[in-house]
Amino acid sequence: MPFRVRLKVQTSTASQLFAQRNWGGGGMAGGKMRNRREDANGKGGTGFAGRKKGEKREDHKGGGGNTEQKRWQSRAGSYADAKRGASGVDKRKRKGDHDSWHDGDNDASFSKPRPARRNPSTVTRGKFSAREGDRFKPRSSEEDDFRSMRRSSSKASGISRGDKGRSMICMNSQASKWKKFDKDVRVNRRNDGAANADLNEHVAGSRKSDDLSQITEEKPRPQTTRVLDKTGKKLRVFKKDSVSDSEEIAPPKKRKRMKLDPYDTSNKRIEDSTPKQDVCIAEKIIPEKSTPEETEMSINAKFRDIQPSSSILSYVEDNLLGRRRLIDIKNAGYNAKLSAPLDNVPFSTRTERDRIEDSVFRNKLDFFAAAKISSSFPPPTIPEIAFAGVSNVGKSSLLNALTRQWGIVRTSDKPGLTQSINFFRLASKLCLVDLPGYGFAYAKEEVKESWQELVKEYVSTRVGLDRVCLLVHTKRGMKPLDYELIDLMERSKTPYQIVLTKTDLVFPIDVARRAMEIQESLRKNKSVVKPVMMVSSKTGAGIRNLRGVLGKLVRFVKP
Ligand SMILES: Nc1nc2c(ncn2[C@@H]2O[C@H](COP(=O)(O)OP(=O)(O)OP(=O)(O)O)[C@@H](O)[C@H]2O)c(=O)[nH]1
Ligand SMILES: [Mg+2]
Repeated sequence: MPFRVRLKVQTSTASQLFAQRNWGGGGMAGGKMRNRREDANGKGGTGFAGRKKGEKREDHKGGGGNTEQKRWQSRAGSYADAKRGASGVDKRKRKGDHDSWHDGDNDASFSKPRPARRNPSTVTRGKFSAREGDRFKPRSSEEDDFRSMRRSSSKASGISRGDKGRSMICMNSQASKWKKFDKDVRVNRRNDGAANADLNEHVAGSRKSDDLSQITEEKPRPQTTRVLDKTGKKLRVFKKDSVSDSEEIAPPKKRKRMKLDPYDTSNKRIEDSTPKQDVCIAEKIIPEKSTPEETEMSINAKFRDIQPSSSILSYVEDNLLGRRRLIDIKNAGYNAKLSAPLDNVPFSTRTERDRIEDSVFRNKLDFFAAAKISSSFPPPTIPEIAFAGVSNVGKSSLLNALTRQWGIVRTSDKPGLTQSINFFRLASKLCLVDLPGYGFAYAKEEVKESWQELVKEYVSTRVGLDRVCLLVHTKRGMKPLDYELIDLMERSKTPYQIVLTKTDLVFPIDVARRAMEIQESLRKNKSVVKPVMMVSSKTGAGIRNLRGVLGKLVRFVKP
């Protein structure tokens, strides 16, 4: 890309120079010139109006410039040739070009002979007459343009901040561009000595004002390209070339990178958990802000490090908990067409527990009370099992799944649907209580606070509350508000049991890990009922086991 830009600039600049000065052939292509040269073999030059100047220059050179002009012939003199030959040259020299940005005066990097010089199609050494040299005078003057441009840039402020109003950035980048080209020229000229330098000074001096006008006219396109290129990849260039350049160019904005934690199973971006501070603008990144990321990563890494016990692992496998393929469910003998297929018994295994379970949970679920204040609670006549947890964790859905009566309890994917304590009766044997969720919900703050206070009051003061099923999202784990409620229940000695929900959203191993993690974290708690239950209201996995556990409460009900 840089090569293309440069080549284009050179070509267009040279064309414009030719056109402006009415040199013979006007905007004649270099290839054309070269053909003429080769054909005429010294007779040419008729097409160039600037011949007199060329002769004058020849005088300065004193014949020593022949070789140099031949070089120009193979390089700047022939644009078609340059396009064809220099493509190889520049590709091979690209590294050198980059180096040249750092070491402006070091010709060592250009010590290798350029392929263009070795090009057999160019005129051989020693056969180049002074007259031929005249024909290529425009190239030499163009070279001088480059030189004068470079001097202009090195003198810098006078021009870049001059009356013409050119910005220094553009000027310098343009000048640097020419500098590259000029450097190539100087490689060829290295051995030609002071005579060439004098000549160049002379010609450049005579055309300096023209060059400046050229610069102004040529400004827009190449300069913009160069600046963009440099900001993207070559920022180092500015360090040495000019301080003011780097000052004026805005620092490159880094792209916002999406960082994935390799240990995270939730497919969640690390940035999601942190506020907008993480936008990766270089100077905005400060150590403090990377801390939450690291914490997040370490949490996930810790989670991956959990080794579930073999009993939990086998429980997860036996109950087909976790994300399962439909074919696995079918192969296990379940009818995948039914809702909550894993809640169906694939073959007849009626045990005593099953019978108790049926007698309670297969009854009709009846809604009989709703309370928004504690005084509205119905009198505790039958054992109660309450379902608590953060909003949207699946409390209402679990009630439906347990009773296999879809639609009795309203559910929604929008957190905050249940806003009152709802009481349901199962055949006058058991009362199931659907509690409002806590945490984020689509409701006014004061409303949320009021129902959360109500939940706290219910779990800590309700008489006849046999168990609180504290539902925890398997993917997200326990939240601080969960621990708050646990503390409260510990203090009030309310028995509670953890139920992992939505297990179908994570891999079986992660279901086991989550269960293990929670079991470990609550090891010292006294009111917790073991084990941690795992369910999916969607697939029905673990629902029968939960029925069995909760059904035990019914057994001890006195008639
Ligand atoms: N994949 C999956 N989605 C579930 C499961 N259980 C519930 N959901 C979905 O989760 C969403 C919330 O379910 P709800 O039962 O309304 O949750 P809630 O805890 O009662 O919510 P609030 O009443 O707002 O506190 C619904 O869209 C359900 O379809 C489950 O086991 N697996
Ligand atoms: Mg609900």
